[in-house]
Amino acid sequence: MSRQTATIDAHSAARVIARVRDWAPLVHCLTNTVAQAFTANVLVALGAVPSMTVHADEVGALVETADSLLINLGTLDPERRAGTEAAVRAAQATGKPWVLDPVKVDRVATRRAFALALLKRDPAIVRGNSAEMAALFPQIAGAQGTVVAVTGARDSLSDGRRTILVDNGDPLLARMIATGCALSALIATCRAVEPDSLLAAVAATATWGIAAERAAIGSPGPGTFAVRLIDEIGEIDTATIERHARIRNG
Ligand SMILES: Nc1ncnc2c1ncn2[C@@H]1O[C@H](COP(=O)(O)OP(=O)(O)O)[C@@H](O)[C@H]1O
Ligand SMILES: Cc1ncsc1CCOP(=O)(O)O
Ligand SMILES: [Mg+2]
Repeated sequence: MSRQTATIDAHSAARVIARVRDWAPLVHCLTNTVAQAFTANVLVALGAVPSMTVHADEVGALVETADSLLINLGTLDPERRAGTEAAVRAAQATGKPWVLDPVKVDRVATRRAFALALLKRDPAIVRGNSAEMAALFPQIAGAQGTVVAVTGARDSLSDGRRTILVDNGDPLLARMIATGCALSALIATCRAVEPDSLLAAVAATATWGIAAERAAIGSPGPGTFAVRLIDEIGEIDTATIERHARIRNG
């Protein structure tokens, strides 16, 4: 069970991002082939140190020396399945927090079964869009200590006791690929420096949404937006987060 702070607001979210910049956490991302490079660039821009290896022979050592782990089920090939087993085993053995992104489990029955089995291994946070999270609902509802983050035009996050709504973002986020994958990696990054899983997830979600709002200004389309989004993540500071985060109790 994660430690819980009293307040989740723009100020506490901004403090989490400040800590990421100060600590430069090591975040291992076992993610899909589509999202890998974009995800790594977003994490570096914020100040984290990503590693992206998927092979089962190496991933355990990387997780053991990392501060947190992301498991993303997009492009779930045999190598990634084996890598996931090794990575989650290493995270559990060394007490490292890990985050699950159940990409497209609503579309592939075998992937859904794999995700349901992973949910029994105590992820700190699971984040997905509404269709993905609905496909996992029976198990998520009973998962003790796992924060559930459902994203879309509005984002809803809960630890079963507290529910938080985040209203930042821009529709351009839905017009390019891997914005959800990168957000899940940012959540893993924030969880590396913040033991309250709900606060970590809220801080990452609000920061991503604010960066998107700023990147969208003057962007002619999703291509320019994608590049500007990385720039905005690189520049975002605590004052900006405190001023622009729209975080409220649900
Ligand atoms: N219509 C929208 N308006 C604003 N933000 C959005 C919209 N749709 C998605 N987002 C944002 O895009 C990011 C990815 O969310 P989502 O599309 O739910 O995930 P995925 O890419 O995994 O399907 C989140 O930060 C979410 O808040
Ligand atoms: C298109 C696609 N296919 C397998 S993984 C992937 C990327 C999904 O990215 P996101 O869920 O962030 O849109
Ligand atoms: Mg996704």
